[in-house]
Amino acid sequence: MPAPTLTLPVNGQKITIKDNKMVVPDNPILGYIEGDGIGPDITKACLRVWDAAVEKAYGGKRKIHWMELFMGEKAAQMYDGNIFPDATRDLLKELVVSIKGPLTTPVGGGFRSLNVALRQDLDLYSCVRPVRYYQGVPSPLRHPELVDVVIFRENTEDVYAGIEYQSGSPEMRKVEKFLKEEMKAKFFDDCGLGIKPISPFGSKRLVRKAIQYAIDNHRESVTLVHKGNIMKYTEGAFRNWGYEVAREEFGEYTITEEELYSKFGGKQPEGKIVIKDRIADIIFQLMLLRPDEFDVLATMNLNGDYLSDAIAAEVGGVGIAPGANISDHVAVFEATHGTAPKYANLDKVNPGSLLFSGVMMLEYLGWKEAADLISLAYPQVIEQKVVTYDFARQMDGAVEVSTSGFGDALIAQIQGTANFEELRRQRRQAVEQERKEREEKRVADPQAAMVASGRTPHTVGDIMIANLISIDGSTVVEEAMHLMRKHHISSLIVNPDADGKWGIMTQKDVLTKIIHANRSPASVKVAEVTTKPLQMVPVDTSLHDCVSIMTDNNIRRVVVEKDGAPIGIVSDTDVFRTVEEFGWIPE
Ligand SMILES: NC(=O)C1=CN([C@@H]2O[C@H](COP(=O)(O)OP(=O)(O)OC[C@H]3O[C@@H](n4cnc5c(N)ncnc54)[C@H](OP(=O)(O)O)[C@@H]3O)[C@@H](O)[C@H]2O)C=CC1
Ligand SMILES: O=C(O)CCC(=O)C(=O)O
Ligand SMILES: [Mg+2]
Repeated sequence: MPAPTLTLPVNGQKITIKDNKMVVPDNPILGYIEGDGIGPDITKACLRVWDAAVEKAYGGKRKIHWMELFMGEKAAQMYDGNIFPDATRDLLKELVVSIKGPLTTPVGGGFRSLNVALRQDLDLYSCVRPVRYYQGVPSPLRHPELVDVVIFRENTEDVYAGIEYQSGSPEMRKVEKFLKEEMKAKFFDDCGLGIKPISPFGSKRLVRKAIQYAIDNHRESVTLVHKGNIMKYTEGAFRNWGYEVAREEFGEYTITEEELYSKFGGKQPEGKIVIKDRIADIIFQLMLLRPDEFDVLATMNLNGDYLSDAIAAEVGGVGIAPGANISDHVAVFEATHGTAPKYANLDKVNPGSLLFSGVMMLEYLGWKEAADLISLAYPQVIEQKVVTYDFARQMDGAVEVSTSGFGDALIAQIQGTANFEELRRQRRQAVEQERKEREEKRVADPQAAMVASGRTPHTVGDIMIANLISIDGSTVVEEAMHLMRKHHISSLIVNPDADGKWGIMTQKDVLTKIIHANRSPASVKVAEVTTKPLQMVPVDTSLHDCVSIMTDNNIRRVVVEKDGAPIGIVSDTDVFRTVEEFGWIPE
């Protein structure tokens, strides 16, 4: 069969790149690939929904001009067995933005993954997979609404690079000989061998994209996920390069998690993103038990693949797990799930994953109004319990509909949406409120936050209470006592005197120097009963050294300083509690 001639839709215009920015016309030509298995069913339903949202949002002023491209089984039929024709590859680049259905990959042999080939050929180096909860979707979690993360998965290297040698093959024998004889590596005979390349270039550009996303979207943190304790020079290096990018390229916008506690007492400074890291196995537990601790996750290829399906399961499953493969500009959006072959052509599965991949695509175009229309209409349909089979089997009283039936219900909801701006406002407000509550918890009890985050405290900065209250020495003691009672604290920091010396006035000072001395607190100035100079310890003082200072000076609390100014307080009770909770590792 001769290869088909593909023609661009006549009324559409191509997206262009100018000064390193995408220029999106009101009538862009976007590519779509139906894909294999369930691909055609979900694609048909989603195209109608996206078009309806664009029409409702812009009243005809904007319109997508779709162009079908071919990969996988459909391409093989049209291009004489070629499953990834050059014409498709070229057009995906030329059109800049496209969306695709899933493509089949045989297991244990046969051709290599087309999905991986596409990502590598077009250098779509970041796989972006947001996972958030929509009200009404069935979930195995008690609080699925706490899940709101965006996974940035490196998309071009790691064990997906395809550098693999089959057991017994001549290539494998060559590599085996090199590793055993020259590198003195020890492993069983006849191993299949795979190479895991992780480069500074690949790691850094992925983390750079994740941090930039966090900045642009006002997210709170970026967590580097790695198994660097075991694979030190690949996964451990990914972590180190990640911190390096944050420090060297985004120093103005980022702080580390260590600094969040040691310098800022858990209070996230305005406009700063926290960079942290977690080992890959524990992140699976943490994402189940404390998902609200995480925001943007930067991962290598394999960890991100596993993690994206696992987290999707927390908010309804892979039926609602969108994604995108993005280079600097060229982007191919796609669902996280595969071809689910047993459901092919049954008009049965959930179109949610591809649908929300399209929502991401609309956002990528800058068509936020159309994107929000879908995101806001979706939970309203789910609330009516109108769902596909996968949600229906987890819900009581569900009205099970087909793929296309769900598309119809969503379109009706979009077309009927009247209070759109109010819904957007409510969503923004809810996100802001959650953020505030998290911060209040961190500041009030940094130790609890530490436990929750899976970190172990080592320094006074890690456990200090950061909201110090200070007072002038010229204030009368009576007033100071009211202040202490009001804030439930047993000491006040006394502002520097004429010699620049800070002091502290404690409950014990009041008891011994005022009450025991039979003086009236109303007629004595704070300066008269202040202990000076204030015993301050630097923020990075170890807990061991802190206790030595307390013991040597016979004091029960120390004030923590940074750059000569007090920033927090640590009492012997805080140290006791820390050791009781975390145990003690002798220095
Ligand atoms: N990017 C891509 O194109 C991807 C392609 N693949 C390829 O897809 C093929 C099949 O892979 P497989 O491991 O079975 O994974 P799939 O994701 O295709 O399917 C696994 C199961 O997930 C559920 N599921 C998947 N999609 C939906 C949906 N839209 N709505 C509701 N439920 C859904 C179904 O669960 P249940 O049976 O419980 O109903 C299905 O049986 C393989 O060839 C694989 O390589 C896999 C992942 C990504
Ligand atoms: O390429 C494939 O067949 C599977 C890819 C995959 O699982 C993914 O990208 O999440
Ligand atoms: Mg996968």
